[in-house]
Amino acid sequence: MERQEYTCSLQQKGCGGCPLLSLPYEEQLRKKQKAMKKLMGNFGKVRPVIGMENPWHYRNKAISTFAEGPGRQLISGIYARGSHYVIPVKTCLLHHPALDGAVRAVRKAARLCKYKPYDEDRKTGLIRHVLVRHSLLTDEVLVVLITASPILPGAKAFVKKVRELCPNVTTIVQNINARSTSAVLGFSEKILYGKGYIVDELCGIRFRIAASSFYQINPVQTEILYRTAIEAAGLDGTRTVLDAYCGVGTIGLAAAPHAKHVLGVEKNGSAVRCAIQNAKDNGIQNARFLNEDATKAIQKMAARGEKVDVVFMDPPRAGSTPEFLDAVSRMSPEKLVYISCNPETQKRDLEILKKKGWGVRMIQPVDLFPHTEHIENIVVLGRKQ
Ligand SMILES: C[S@@+](CC[C@H](N)C(=O)[O-])C[C@H]1O[C@@H](n2cnc3c(N)ncnc32)[C@H](O)[C@@H]1O
Repeated sequence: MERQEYTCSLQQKGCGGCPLLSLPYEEQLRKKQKAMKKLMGNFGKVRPVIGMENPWHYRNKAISTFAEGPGRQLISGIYARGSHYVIPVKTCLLHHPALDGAVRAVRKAARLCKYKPYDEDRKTGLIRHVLVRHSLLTDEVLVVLITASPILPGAKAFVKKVRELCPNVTTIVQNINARSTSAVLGFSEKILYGKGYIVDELCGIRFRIAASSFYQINPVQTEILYRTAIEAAGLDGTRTVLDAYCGVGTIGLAAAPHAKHVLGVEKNGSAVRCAIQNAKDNGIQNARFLNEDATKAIQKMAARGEKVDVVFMDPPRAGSTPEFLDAVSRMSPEKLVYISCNPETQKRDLEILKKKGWGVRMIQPVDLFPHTEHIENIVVLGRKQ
């Protein structure tokens, strides 16, 4: 049920996280529908956006940045729009409450350990951000403490305190990011406690989620997204599937029970290792994963004359590449299911595909990001007769 509350004190302090918050949710959906029709209408009918039944506290991931507050006390929160000023955040209307509880525990433990916040301008201090991820399946939380240098004094006491204050934190990872960058995570990490990952479930398949692996932030709507995309692919157990830009294998593994064989391609090595493990954990034997750039991998497949029946592609916000789109067209699958979190770049890629003889069969937006301007979109393409 929708809650009759359209204001947030954080927004008044400069948080830019929910630009649509002042609109009732039904109106947000109408606005997104109109924008999608304007953007995609030339390709065909845009189906009604699939909205969320309860569009609050849907996020399974949060990032909180450390700073010095009044009285030089350690605080954490979100950067105000366009600045390095940190607005303290205690609770957020989008976060699952378990995330706010875990961040609160980390903040308290960090204060007790006398950790200094990293200062972006002066390049002093130790702790930069905390990233937390929650599993709806198990209620477990993964904590990732991002530090500017590898030495974390009193790490054992820190872990003990966080666990004491928030027992559903089942694993704690230290990620080291010494670079001058807006990217949150650095390249090296140490597990301070637990297994280094949590387990969640989507479409009946269990997934390991580690610190750096891509995992959709709205699990309720992601199930709807994947089920809609897989159903639209019309898999009947005899088709071979390519899952390009596969992350930890979510779409491919959810499709595997309906396919003859699945090949996932992903350039992030740790996500591929998770995907392989996810297949094993779920007893899925008809899926394999390749750690390679998607464009290079598909170009090689096309050059070898390999064929697949259905291609799922779910590239990052920048979209795919002309070379990928050319190679996928040469492979001539029956169906191409293009999932995107950035319909603008998706549209650019659809124009290319159209010139290569593809026709749009379905356009289905799914609202994965209530109260924001963002939307996820599924486009199903087939070869023109
Ligand atoms: C939008 S995510 C989709 C992941 C997955 N399909 C899901 O739903 O969880 C995009 C994925 O593409 C990967 N990626 C980015 N550029 C890539 C490239 N050039 N080749 C292969 N994978 C890439 C990212 O690491 C990320 O896992």
